Amino acid sequence: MSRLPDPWQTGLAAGWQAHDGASLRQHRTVECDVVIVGSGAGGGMAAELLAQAGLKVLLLEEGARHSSQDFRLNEAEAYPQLYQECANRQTADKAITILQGRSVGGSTTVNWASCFRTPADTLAWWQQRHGLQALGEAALAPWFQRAEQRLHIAPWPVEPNANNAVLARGCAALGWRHAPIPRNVHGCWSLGYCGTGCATNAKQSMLVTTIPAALAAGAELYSRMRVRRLLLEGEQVVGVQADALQADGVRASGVTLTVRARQVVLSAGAIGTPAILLRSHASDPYRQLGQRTFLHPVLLSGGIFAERIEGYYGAPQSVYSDHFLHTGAIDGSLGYKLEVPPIHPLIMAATLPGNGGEHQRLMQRMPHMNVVLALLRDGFHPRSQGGRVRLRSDGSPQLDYPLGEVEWEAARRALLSMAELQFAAGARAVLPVHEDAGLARSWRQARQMIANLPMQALRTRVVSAHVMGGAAMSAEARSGVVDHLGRHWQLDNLTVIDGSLFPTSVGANPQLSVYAFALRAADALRQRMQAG
Ligand SMILES: Cc1cc2nc3c(=O)[nH]c(=O)nc-3n(C[C@H](O)[C@H](O)[C@H](O)COP(=O)(O)OP(=O)(O)OC[C@H]3O[C@@H](n4cnc5c(N)ncnc54)[C@H](O)[C@@H]3O)c2cc1C
Repeated sequence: MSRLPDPWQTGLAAGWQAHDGASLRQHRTVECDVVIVGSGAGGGMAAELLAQAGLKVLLLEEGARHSSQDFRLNEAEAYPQLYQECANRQTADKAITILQGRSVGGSTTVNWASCFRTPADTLAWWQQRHGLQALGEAALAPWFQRAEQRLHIAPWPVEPNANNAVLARGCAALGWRHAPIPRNVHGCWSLGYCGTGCATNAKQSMLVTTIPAALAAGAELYSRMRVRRLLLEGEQVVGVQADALQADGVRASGVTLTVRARQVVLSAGAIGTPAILLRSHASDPYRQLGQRTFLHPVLLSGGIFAERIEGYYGAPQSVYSDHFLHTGAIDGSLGYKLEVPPIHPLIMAATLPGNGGEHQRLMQRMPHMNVVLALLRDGFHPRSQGGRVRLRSDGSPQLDYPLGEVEWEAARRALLSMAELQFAAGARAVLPVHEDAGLARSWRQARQMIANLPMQALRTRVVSAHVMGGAAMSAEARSGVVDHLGRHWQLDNLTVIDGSLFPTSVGANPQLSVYAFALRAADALRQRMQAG
């Protein structure tokens, strides 16, 4: 156990109202002004703003409450404790592995601290193609500023680790644009284990910022409390019904919590929020719910270097390149953003291709391995429609995301760019993360190999940590689920405040977009409630 101060210990001792669903023994009914479902980027921001406005706020979170004293830089503990489906959530065809958080703080507890405002051309697209006129750059700037100040978002002043330095070196050698990544950290030790929960409380996740502030302002939190459905009286939402979970954090205990509230905020994340609406049989006359769920599908490329890279240490992401992000504007194809991921043994073992001795030899080279990733900018092409959230027979959500020609074409270009970059940065060999790929010893060899790789589901490895859409904002009821302030088009008293709002992918790591849109929507809700 860490000996560093844990703000949760102090807060709980001071009387924060934080209940564990697993210890609830009897059905309970409670009342509040606002119930917020989900405690990630959207829910955390909304909770602080609304609680500090004097409203009685209740925050319900499916995952358990873990804090810095529990975070031991250990993948085997962190994935079951802090991630949806033990970090093994997958699309229906199992072709895309999806990382999403599932604990107090949601995905912000485990994310890698990269922060970008919503790109200007994404906002312009939403204005022009989706009619969302209110979402101009100037109108949103104050909300971004407010989020940046609250979460200490600033350019990272430290030299990149060797993994990020490869990206900077390769871009510089090829004349590709690149820049440092701003991060939401305060006193970061550069341990490199953001994905297992920040042991030093430096990452400004919701776990150590807005949720403590909301509790200090009188909000109440229930963890291990899974919301099953909305309580509806006609088209009025009057609360939610939740199932307390057992100590395993998965199975319902049989005890329920009924919350009656003046307003309900859904912040259960893309996939989670559409699932609650689907389970509630919420009005969806234009069949928009769960549709157009985007992932920034990610392609990966391994580079073997003579020197040690040790991508498990240091700020995981500190350099990016948008050199290929905007190809869509030029030729209609999907663009991609280049970054690197942190490299930890469990996740690498599950991601690298091959098996047996071949896989073992690759893993032995991990200290010398750099990994580059390309995030495809999905949703900006008529044939890039994203995926659809459905319910399994037990009511749990599943995302069906078929990868088509337009994604595969971009995937091949991305694998080529990454291999070219790695060789330009001095790689001895490059391995496109694909079941049929081998180690290429030169850029020429890599180019030939990648040109011939079959671009197919389950052969090309595709992952994602950015889930967006599924309850999209729209200018009119027939083309979305909510308006530009997150208000549900058909149901009264219901606001969506999370990543499921976005009508396309963001085209940049989404957390700062979620924060800014959450502040904007929560503030509008506050004004409506205070006006009576
Ligand atoms: C490993 C990883 C790394 C990432 N790195 C970055 C990064 O560096 N930069 C960046 O910008 N973005 C990053 N992201 C993405 C970013 O964290 C998310 O886009 C953002 O947190 C989404 O906010 P949200 O509010 O939509 O959902 P989340 O933050 O995921 O929160 C949703 C919460 O709702 C809870 N929930 C779901 N269903 C229910 C239910 N039925 N009842 C009660 N609670 C429920 C979930 O358990 C979860 O805690 C990363 C994500 C991951 C997983």
